[in-house]
Amino acid sequence: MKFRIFRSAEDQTGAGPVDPTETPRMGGQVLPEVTPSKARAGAEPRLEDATPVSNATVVDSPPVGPIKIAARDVSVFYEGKQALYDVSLDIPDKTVTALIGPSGCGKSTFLRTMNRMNDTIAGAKVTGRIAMDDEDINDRSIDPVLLRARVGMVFQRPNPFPKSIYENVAYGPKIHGLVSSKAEMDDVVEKALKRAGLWEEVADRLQSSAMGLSGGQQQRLVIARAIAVNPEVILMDEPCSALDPIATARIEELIDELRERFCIVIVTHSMAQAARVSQRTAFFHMGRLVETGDTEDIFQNPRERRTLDYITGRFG
Ligand SMILES: Nc1ncnc2c1ncn2[C@@H]1O[C@H](COP(=O)(O)OP(=O)(O)OP(=O)(O)O)[C@@H](O)[C@H]1O
Repeated sequence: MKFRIFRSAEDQTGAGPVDPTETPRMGGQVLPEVTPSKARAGAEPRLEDATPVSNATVVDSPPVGPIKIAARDVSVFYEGKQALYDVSLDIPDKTVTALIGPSGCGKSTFLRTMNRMNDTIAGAKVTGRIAMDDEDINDRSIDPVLLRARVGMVFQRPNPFPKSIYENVAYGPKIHGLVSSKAEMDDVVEKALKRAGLWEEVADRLQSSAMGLSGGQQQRLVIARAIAVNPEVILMDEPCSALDPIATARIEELIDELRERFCIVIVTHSMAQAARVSQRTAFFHMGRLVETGDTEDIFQNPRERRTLDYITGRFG
């Protein structure tokens, strides 16, 4: 029996659009139908076939190409309660890595370790090592404000400043002293809006309030704001969950374009979205990284039983 990942119960409630006629894509390519194991293609999936999960640190199926972020034995505690356990994960550059897993498994917590956003949560403690280009981001010499410009973040709900469209994009380059003239700023704003696929829609109203844009436009504006400071990494925490299917499709196209220039890590509840936009996938469960690998492999041939259960909608 064959089944498709985007039929999972996850997608009935998740952020991604569920279209029964939709064909899953990955990086513009059509994904074949999902089978629980290549070896068992055409046979009934048997959960007993999947390997049981050990509690050992997982760094498997290493990515090809340069690693942008290397996490080693990362644990996170909130008020002493452990939320993330010894996560080790290599995140390649110029690639979209999807973090998937059931609610509360630690996806957002792990995402926040990569730009030290957990530092802003009272009572949160991070242990282990996270290196970006071999540099420990938790080292005392690293300024978290500068780090967050290098590692931008896009949240679930679009959060533009209550200022003009122009000012939203110009804000970062201004506070980081990246431009020296008005003409240069105009150029930075235009380029960022173009890269975020928003320029055509707002070119004639740059001085209008960002709050007047639609939800999807606001999310692209927030992406433009992140891009304007020349980040190396863009973290996205369920960026489409507040958007309708058309706006979601637009953001997914944008993510596919942006990966040529940036390292992108996206948290998503939608299996279809993970399959469409990512090349690498990491599956988390109860604070642990269970399995990681190429997206196609994770969805077609998961090695761990819990991964299989999750991507086939047996739990979520
Ligand atoms: N600011 C916080 N203070 C205390 N506990 C937190 C905080 N943020 C997260 N947690 C706890 O850490 C665990 C992991 O939460 P996290 O939000 O990272 O999971 P998630 O997989 O992103 O969930 P969801 O998919 O529902 O967003 C949960 O038990 C959650 O309650």
